[in-house]
Amino acid sequence: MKAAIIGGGVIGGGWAARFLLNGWDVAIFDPDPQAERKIGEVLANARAALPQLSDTGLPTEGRLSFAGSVAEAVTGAAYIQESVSEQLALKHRVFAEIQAAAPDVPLGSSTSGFKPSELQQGAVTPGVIFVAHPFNPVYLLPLVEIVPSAADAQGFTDHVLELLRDIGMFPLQVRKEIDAHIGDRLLEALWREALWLVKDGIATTEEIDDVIRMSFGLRWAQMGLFETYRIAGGEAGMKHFMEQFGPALAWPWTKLMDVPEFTEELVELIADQSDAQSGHHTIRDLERIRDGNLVAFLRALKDRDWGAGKVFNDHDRRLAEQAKATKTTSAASEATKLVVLPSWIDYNGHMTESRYLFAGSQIVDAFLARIGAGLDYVAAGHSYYTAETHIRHLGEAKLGAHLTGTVQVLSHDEKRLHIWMRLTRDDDGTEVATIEQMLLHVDMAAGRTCAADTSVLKTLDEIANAQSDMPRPTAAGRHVGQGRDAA
Ligand SMILES: NC(=O)C1=CN([C@@H]2O[C@H](COP(=O)(O)OP(=O)(O)OC[C@H]3O[C@@H](n4cnc5c(N)ncnc54)[C@H](O)[C@@H]3O)[C@@H](O)[C@H]2O)C=CC1
Ligand SMILES: C[N+](C)(C)CC(=O)CC(=O)[O-]
Repeated sequence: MKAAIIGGGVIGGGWAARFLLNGWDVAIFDPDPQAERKIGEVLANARAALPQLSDTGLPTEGRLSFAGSVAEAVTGAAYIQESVSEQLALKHRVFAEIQAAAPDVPLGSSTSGFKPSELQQGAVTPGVIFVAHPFNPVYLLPLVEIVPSAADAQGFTDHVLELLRDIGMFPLQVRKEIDAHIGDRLLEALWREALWLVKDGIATTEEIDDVIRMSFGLRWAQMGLFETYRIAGGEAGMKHFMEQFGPALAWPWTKLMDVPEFTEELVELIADQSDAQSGHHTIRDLERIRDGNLVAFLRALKDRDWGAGKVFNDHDRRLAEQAKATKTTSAASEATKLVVLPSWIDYNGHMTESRYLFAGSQIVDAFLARIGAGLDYVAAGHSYYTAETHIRHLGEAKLGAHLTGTVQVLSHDEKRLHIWMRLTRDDDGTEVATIEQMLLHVDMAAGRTCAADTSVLKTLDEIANAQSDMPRPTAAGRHVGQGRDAA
């Protein structure tokens, strides 16, 4: 499926990464000559972070293309996400261009503040335009606020919600349109107070950040506001909490709706303090630090199947179901598909050696099922046991890599099965390992070898015949320590 991303800045780049890493093809249009470089850098960060949160393996990455026009980007797209700068007139112009080429395709806007009824003004097909407001980094944070206008059909909204869940997001349908939706209303209140605190010389930017990250920021990340305050009410609960702290809202703690004037002096003050606090890092470095911390938090929440962690587990479950649904086709073919998961990675940053053997078992199990010696056969009392294995480690496989395992039958008789497995990387076809194995057919109750069923042997004969013109691997039978030229 194809998604079109119109506007490839901070947010458009994040959307592109989320769709691509979830298997969608993505076409981007952005007139900025630097867009391709910037998106490449965001994508590199996303590729390093998102696969660390998948315990089933993400789908094969989609294809990325840069279009020369809006029309080219949106043609053939099943979903369009607009992420141009936050100016209503610009968004209207862009919607007109999009809908001249793709009038009926769902068109989400990343707008932080505009209402859908404002976005839809003058549109050719207003009903397909809605707010899909994400949070930065879009490829890691699950929330996307979906704000349809009152006129939108719920069936259409349901389709959009489902589509966004499929790329691992947590789409929250906002009940009524409102300026700045829900998340930014809350963030603006905090941002306003923080600006006052800096302007009035009460705190520096760093001190404010310390207050948040050493206290309530940690609470919010896992329980939000109301659940946290319920606990703060003690055994007496939420009512008691409100009675105790409600009156404080009327005390002069906050500047309420007053916004400090953005004078040059205030902007300089904040920019200087921010430079002193974080100027020794590049933006990409800061993004990597942020992503690493987010991945660590999210993994902890995943282990507890809680909050945002549960969204990642739900996504794993969805992907596992989809993989099961497509397995029927792969069982019939000779290839076994594998994805390198976070738990497979060692201190060298690549697939650890024990996982090569594990990959071999997966490939063999699929092969045995294919020749009729799968779990039903085992349940009836017979099985193939591994007698000897020789693994050659030929290439690296990194986190998230998609691998294909194939089997070549070297020889077989009634009791013995000698096979040669190849493990290759899907991205460039590199052979990462060969696994040579001798298996013996056993009567499990008797604990000794015996002849395999005739139907199994017949299928093995057919496969061996079909493979008869495959050259025997020169490294078959190679022993450890043998010189390279012997392979
Ligand atoms: N930066 C943030 O934290 C968040 C921003 N948003 C929203 O996302 C949208 C984009 O914001 P950012 O990515 O931060 O801005 P940005 O300035 O990083 O990116 C905007 C991009 O739009 C491109 N653009 C301008 N005119 C265009 C046109 N006619 N066609 C295609 N591309 C065009 C620009 O070249 C630029 O690359 C805004 O609506 C903003 O409110 C939403 C959530 C968070
Ligand atoms: C600053 N902002 C209003 C653009 C922020 C957002 O819209 C959401 C976010 O990622 O914080």
